[in-house]
Amino acid sequence: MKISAVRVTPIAIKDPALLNAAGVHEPFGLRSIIEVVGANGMVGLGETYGDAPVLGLLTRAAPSLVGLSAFDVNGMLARLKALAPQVSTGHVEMELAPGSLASNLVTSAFSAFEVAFMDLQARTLGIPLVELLGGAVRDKVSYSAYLFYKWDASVDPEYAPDPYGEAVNAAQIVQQARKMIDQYGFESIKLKAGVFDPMEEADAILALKAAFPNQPLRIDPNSNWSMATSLKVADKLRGSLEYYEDPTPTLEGMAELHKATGMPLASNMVVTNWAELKRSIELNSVQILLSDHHFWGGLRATQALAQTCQTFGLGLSMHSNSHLGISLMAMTHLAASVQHLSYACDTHYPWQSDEVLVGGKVPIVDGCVHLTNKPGLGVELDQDKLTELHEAFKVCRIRTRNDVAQMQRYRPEWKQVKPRF
Ligand SMILES: O=C([O-])C(=O)C[C@H](O)[C@@H](O)C(=O)[O-]
Ligand SMILES: [Mg+2]
Repeated sequence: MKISAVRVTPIAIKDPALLNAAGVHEPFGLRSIIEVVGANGMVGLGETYGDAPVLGLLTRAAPSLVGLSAFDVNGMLARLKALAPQVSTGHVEMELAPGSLASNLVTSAFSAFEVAFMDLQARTLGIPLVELLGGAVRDKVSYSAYLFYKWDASVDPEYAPDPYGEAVNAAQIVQQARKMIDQYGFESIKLKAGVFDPMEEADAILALKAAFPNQPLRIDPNSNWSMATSLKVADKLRGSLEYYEDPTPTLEGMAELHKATGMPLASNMVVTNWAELKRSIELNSVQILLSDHHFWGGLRATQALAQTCQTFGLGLSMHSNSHLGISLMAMTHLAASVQHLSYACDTHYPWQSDEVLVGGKVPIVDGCVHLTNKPGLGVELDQDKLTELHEAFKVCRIRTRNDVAQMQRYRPEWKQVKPRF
């Protein structure tokens, strides 16, 4: 079944003033929406980063994929590899997390097209995408409440008002958790840290523990803490965390911290590719890998990653960046197919008020996204919404995510320092 057209549409989605180690989220996040049209008239969907380097390759690649079989993902990879040198050396300085860079443009582009190809394959066969991944081992996937320190939208008219308001202290973080859990039923909680004094952030975890004694907790300062600070926080939070995510930079630093504390360390920053995974296993740096199909090479590569984690006795969970429902459903089909998934996955989805899907946002019930029997990813693109969000992209000043520059608008002296505390 041949591909007759491939469309890549960049969109800008509203994002609140969420704080992190680098600075603050810009008022818009960028995503690329991919439509792969089959000769049978069916359309496979994909979603990934909309930052200039990825968008550049996706846009150049799109016409070259026409005529391929929708089942020929190896052919698709070959065509991407052939194109990459025209765009750059194939490498890209694109921030995945504050201070963590995606290093392979082709892998990111492949990941996005693979989802759309597989969505089209599954729609053509009339089966849910998860069946192409070996079938579902669970019918729903758990996500965690992803809490952020944040400013209220009133900080700058560029931000759209959001229902959560300000969160700059422990009491407001607990309030944010309560609101998010009341609405979505999340059963575990992650706090994005690396923003304020680390001891205050540790106190916020203790406040969450008191308020939600049955919910497992995680803290993630995006490698913004020195070894000494990471050790101090570990002492304070011993027994309160299900895992300690990216406290300190480098594979060597994480290995030293694990050796000193025995605490399970998770990462989406020091292990972002296979070479880093190999080194992490040698050093015992990371005990829980936070996978992400957007930069690990797609759905099947992430299944292979899960198998590798199982083989080497590593836990597995899932990382996210700001995203919409196509990505959420790709994450859900993937996670549903992986036996070795030990934790609730991360998602930024509650922070996003925009959506490109018919019927609006994908429901999260009791902290879970449910699979359905619908073919493919089980969601349809709303063309009017796509046009609207593409118009927002056209007038948006942002072309590549830069949380540091956004913070400098409010604090001109701000610099990215690693680690800051
Ligand atoms: O777990 C993580 O490191 C992330 O979710 C990375 C993101 O970039 C997050 O820090 C953010 O959106 O500010
Ligand atoms: Mg992280």
